[in-house]
Amino acid sequence: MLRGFDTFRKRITLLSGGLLLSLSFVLVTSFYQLTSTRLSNASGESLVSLSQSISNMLSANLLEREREIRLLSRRTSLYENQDLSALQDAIDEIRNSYKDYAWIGFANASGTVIASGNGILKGVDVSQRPWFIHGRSGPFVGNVHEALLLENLMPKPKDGSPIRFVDFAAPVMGENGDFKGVVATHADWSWVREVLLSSLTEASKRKGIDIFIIDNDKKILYPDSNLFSNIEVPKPLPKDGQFKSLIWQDESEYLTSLVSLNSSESSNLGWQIVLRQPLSSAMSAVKEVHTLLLFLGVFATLLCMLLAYQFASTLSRPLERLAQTAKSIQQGNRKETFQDGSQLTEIASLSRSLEEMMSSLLVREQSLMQMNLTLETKVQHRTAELEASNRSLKEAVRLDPLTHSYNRLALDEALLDEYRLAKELKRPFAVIMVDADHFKKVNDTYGHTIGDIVLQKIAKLFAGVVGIKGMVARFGGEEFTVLLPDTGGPEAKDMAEMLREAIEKEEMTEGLYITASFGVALYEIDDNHYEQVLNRADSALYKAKETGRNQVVMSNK
Ligand SMILES: Nc1nc2c(ncn2[C@@H]2O[C@H](COP(=O)(O)OP(=O)(O)OP(=O)(O)O)[C@@H](O)[C@H]2O)c(=O)[nH]1
Repeated sequence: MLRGFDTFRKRITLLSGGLLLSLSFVLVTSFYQLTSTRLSNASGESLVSLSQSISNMLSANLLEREREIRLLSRRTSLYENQDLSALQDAIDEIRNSYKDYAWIGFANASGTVIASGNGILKGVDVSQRPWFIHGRSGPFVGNVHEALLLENLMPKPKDGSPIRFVDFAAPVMGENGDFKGVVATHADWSWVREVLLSSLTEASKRKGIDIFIIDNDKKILYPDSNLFSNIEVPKPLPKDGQFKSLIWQDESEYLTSLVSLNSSESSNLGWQIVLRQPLSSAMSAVKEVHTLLLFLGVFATLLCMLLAYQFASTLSRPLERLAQTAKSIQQGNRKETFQDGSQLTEIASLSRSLEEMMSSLLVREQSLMQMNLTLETKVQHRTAELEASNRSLKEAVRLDPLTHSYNRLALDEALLDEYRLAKELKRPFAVIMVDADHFKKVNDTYGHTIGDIVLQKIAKLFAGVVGIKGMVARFGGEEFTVLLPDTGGPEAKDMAEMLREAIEKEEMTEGLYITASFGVALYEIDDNHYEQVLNRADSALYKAKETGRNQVVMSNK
C-alpha cells in the first residue's frame, strides 16, 4: 500500500499532508455549509425587507393618488359653475403637477365627460367604463388595464408595450347629497416602473435583483415589456413576508421573496411584490471565501509537508549515519565509531548500545582469532607428529625386528622399483642370495640365542660392506638378499666375494666362525618379473650349496 514510501521522511510527510488536507477539507466544507446557510438566510431576509420597502413605497404612492382624487371630488365648489372653468383649471393644475396622469376628467351623472385635461374625451360617454360604474358608489382604484378609449389619443410607449392605466375615481356629490358625477384619473402604468426603479439601490442592481408585481391570479403585471412577456412565476411561491429558494423557468435557482401590497379598503388590488435574486450571486461572496480558504488550506498543507519532511529528516539522518557506520565496520573499518553526538535521547541511547555491542563483538573476535591461531599451531604440531610416527611406522613395518635389516616387504618394494627402472632406463641390477652354511648346527651347538646373535652380526657385517651401493634384506630364516642397483655381473660377483670373505673372517662369538654360500643373478632384458631374477639367484645359491658351500656361484641364466 505504501510502496515507494519506504522512508521515515516520505511517510511522515505523506501522513501530515494527508491529515492536514483532510482537516482543511472538513473545516472548509463545514465553514462553507454554515456560511452559505447564514448568507442565504441573510440575503433572503434582505430581499424580504427590500420587498417590504417597495411595497410601502408603492402603496404610499397609490394612497396619494387616491387621496388626490378624493380631495378633488370633495371640492364641491369646482362643480357649481355651469362652465366648469374652475374644475378645468384644477384639473390642469393637477395634471401639470403630476406628469404620470395620462388623463384626468369629470363625467356627469349620466356618464358623459364634461371636463378633462387638454379636453381629451370631452363629450364621450364613459358610463360603461368600470371606473365610472364603481366610482359612482365610492372611491375606486381600478386594476391595471390596457387603454381603450385613449388608445389612439396617447403617444405609444417606445418599447412597444401597450398603453396601460390604473384608474382612480371618486363620486362627486352636491351639497344636498345629490350625485353629480364621477371625477377620475388614469395614471400611466409607467409610474410603477419609476417607483420601483427609484426603490432599487445601485447595490441591489449589481446583485441582479429582479422585481415583479403579480395580481391575485399570479399573473405578472410588472414588468410588462416584451422582455418579460413569457415569464411565469414558479409555484408555490413563498408565503407573505417570507422567502425561499426556487427554480424559475430558466432552470436557474433564485432566492425568491414575496410581500403583499398594503392598500386601503377601496384599493384592495391584491398585488404582490415578488423579488428574485440569482442564488449564485447571493452566494458569490461565500464562494470567493471558500476558494480562498481552499487555497489557504492547500498552501498550509504544502507548508506543513515541507516542515514535516524537515522534521523527519532530523530523525532519520542520525539513523542513516548509524547504518553507514555499521556498513563501514562490516567492510573492515574497525576505527569507525557509533558515537553520533545526537541530542535526541533515543538516538544517543541507540548509539551507545551499538558502540557497546561493537566493542564486545570486537573483543570476542580477537579471542576467537587467538583461539584459532592456537588451534592451527596445535594441528600443525600434531600433523607433524603424526607424519613422523607414520614414517617410523612405515620404516618399522619394513625392518626385520631381529637384525634391523630390511625385511621381505621392503625387499619386494625395492625390487619392483628397480625392475621398473631397469625396464624404463635399460639399467642393470644384480641380486645376491646368501644362506649361512650349516646354521642348524650352530643352533644345535650354541643354542638359539647365539644363533640369533650370529644372524645379527651377519646383518651388521653386510650393511657395513654394501654401504650405499645397495640394500641388505633378511630374506627369511638364516637367508639374506643383497640388491645392487645399476650393477653389472663383475661388480656383483666382487661384492659377493667381499661378503663371503667378511663372514669367513669374522669371529661370530668366542671361537665360532661360520661360512655362507652365495648365488648371484643379473637382471635380463627379457625378464618380465623381478622374481625371475630372485629365482635365478636362488638357483645359483643352490648350486653353491651343492658344490661345496662357502663359495660364490654366478647364475648363467
Ligand atoms: N637361532 C636361530 N635359528 C634359526 C632362525 N631361523 C632359522 N634358524 C635355523 O636355521 C636352521 C636351518 O637349517 P637347515 O635348513 O637344515 O640348513 P643348514 O643347517 O644351515 O644346512 P645347509 O643350509 O644345508 O648348509 C634351522 O635349524 C633353523 O631352526 C632364527 O631366527 N634363529
